[in-house]
Amino acid sequence: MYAIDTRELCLRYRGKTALDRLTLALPRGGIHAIVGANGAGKSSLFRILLGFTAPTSGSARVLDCDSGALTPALRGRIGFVNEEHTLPGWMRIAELAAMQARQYPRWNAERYAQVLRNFNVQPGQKIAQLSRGERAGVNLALALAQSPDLLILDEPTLGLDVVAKRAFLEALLFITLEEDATIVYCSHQMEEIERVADNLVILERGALRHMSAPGDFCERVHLWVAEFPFRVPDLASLPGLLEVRLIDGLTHLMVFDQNQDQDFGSRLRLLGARSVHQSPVGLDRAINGFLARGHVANAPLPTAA
Ligand SMILES: Nc1ncnc2c1ncn2[C@@H]1O[C@H](COP(=O)(O)OP(=O)(O)OP(=O)(O)O)[C@@H](O)[C@H]1O
Repeated sequence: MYAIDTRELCLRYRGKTALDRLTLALPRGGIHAIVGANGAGKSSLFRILLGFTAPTSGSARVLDCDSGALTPALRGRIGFVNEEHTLPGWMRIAELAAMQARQYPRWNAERYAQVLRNFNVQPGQKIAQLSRGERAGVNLALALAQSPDLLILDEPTLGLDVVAKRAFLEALLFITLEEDATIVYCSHQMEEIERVADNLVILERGALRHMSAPGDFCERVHLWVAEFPFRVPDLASLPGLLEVRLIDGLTHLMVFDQNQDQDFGSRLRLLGARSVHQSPVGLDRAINGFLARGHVANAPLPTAA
């Protein structure tokens, strides 16, 4: 059984395509990171999965149920945290917990307290008195204590400072959830993705561009540094090219799937490079390079299924 299973999912808003035949199957368990440039369709996907929006066509199943037919019981098994962290300001933290405990049959009070220990908050404090980072922490504690089968975190650390971000991630990483609980984590912060993700999903213009373990993705992206003694030739037609930068007279080329042998280096030499060398790329640079490629007008995306 999949936590999330979409087939040919389309969402169009008055002529604008947010999701374009998205087929995405996320197995149960682990942390799946969804990344994509602004407008890639991440929030649209979550709106459909949570049953807030109906797809234009195609299907979306969540925990083996059509997302348009989620019962209150199933909804209770899905946790959702986004960047807004809206909570009733007049309520005290302890009152909020008591209210949630009545609503969620699998409420885990011990876990709620454990997550809150990462944040400097007192049970008697009113929500309105909390900082943004503390509210994010309370929101995370509420979602985790609900013992969700599926927890969707949509940019949960947006607008938080470094300290609050770290507290949030550590609270998430050090908590033990039920076996098979699935977390979907969406963020533009690549260093967060690097820390949390078991599985990396890249969306581009509403479609799936890549899915693999983050390390496997990284191994397919390489940086070639070439020295062209005369003019830098036209490099646009090189296979798998993601990004070209000129730094201190050297040409840095980030490429996808050109690491197997020295073919790419030979091509660079044929184009006039005096020296070439290759080095690995960190996950954040690799993802950013991959996403930037998709934004070159009309450029074909590298195939990376
Ligand atoms: N209510 C709406 N009406 C019209 N177009 C919309 C609406 N909501 C989203 N869109 C469009 O759908 C596309 C996908 O938007 P979505 O918010 O899902 O992207 P996203 O990946 O979550 O972006 P971000 O990273 O910026 O939050 C965008 O092109 C956006 O302009």
